[in-house]
Amino acid sequence: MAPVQRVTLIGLGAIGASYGERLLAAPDVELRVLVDEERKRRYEASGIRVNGRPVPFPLHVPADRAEPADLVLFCVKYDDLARAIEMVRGHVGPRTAFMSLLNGIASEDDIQAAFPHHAVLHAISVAIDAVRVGRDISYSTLGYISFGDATGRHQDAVRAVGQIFDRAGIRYEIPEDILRTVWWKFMINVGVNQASAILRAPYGVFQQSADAREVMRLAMREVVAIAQKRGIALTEDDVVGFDQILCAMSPEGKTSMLQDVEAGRPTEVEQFAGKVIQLGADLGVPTPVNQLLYHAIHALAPREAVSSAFSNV
Ligand SMILES: NC(=O)C1=CN([C@@H]2O[C@H](COP(=O)(O)OP(=O)(O)OC[C@H]3O[C@@H](n4cnc5c(N)ncnc54)[C@H](OP(=O)(O)O)[C@@H]3O)[C@@H](O)[C@H]2O)C=CC1
Ligand SMILES: CC(C)(CO)C(=O)C(=O)O
Repeated sequence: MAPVQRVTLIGLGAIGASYGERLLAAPDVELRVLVDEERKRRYEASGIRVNGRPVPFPLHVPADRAEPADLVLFCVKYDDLARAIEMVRGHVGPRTAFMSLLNGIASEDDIQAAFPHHAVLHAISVAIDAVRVGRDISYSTLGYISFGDATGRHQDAVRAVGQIFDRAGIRYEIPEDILRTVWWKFMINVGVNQASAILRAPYGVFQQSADAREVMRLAMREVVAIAQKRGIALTEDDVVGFDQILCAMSPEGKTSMLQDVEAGRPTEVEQFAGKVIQLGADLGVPTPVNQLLYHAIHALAPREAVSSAFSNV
């Protein structure tokens, strides 16, 4: 794959704007942020700030003519992925590679199904503490992106993306077994995102309270049991080892799921507890902790949604 120059990013939220700002400032990178007409109007009216500074993100709508992207970077929430995939088709050429920074274990398969002949790299972002309030995004650490090619056929794309991250000053690692890494992150999200949502707890609470950490770990252990059944080598050491990352997070920082709950937005619970329950049922692994979290988090949905669901019973 030739050097990555044209990057199309879709999803200018906590994650997308934080990494997008770096890509925009990088030498020899042409960043295009793809939005629909409604978002374009809204973003132009409000502006977008990262750590308090206005950032002039170049906004493109699908109707604009665009040269094919070398890399498409998805940064939306899972519920918006199908629409984002359709919107991005006009930016895809024969050599476009894809990367998704979504949490969960499903987005790469969805992208690959939509673009079966393209390189779809697996990726996770680790230890970033980005928070979004409206169009204000702030972070104290960008952490790092762990990415790789699960097929063994796209090492050239891995190298090209590494080079663009070098130019943008985005820290990254390329682990030997990216699928294990993706499952490790899934384990973390199932634990800390969901526990933080029901406890309404920023990272500081988990740093101080062994009880909060235990709520998180009980949920993580169900992922470990499922992963082991699928031949993915997660262990109790991974559960306990997360403490080291947790300790380095800003005490006021919040998981993306807690941010969603506080902002009254839909959560990604179907991608976390929902997925664990489904996989547990398929593989004969009990998942009582995630069943409880699933219902508790759904009960946190905006009140109108809960009462209308109740009136439909
Ligand atoms: N926040 C965090 O610290 C972390 C988040 N993640 C994961 O990253 C993913 C994104 O999370 P996060 O950044 O927090 O989410 P946000 O809600 O902050 O950002 C997602 C953005 O996508 C935009 N969007 C949705 N649909 C479209 C569309 N069709 N076209 C263009 N833009 C669209 C939304 O726009 P609008 O606001 O205008 O509706 C929103 O701003 C999730 O899977 C999350 O789990 C991973 C690691 C850490
Ligand atoms: C790991 C964590 C909790 C922060 O990077 C995350 O992925 C999220 O907030 O969704």
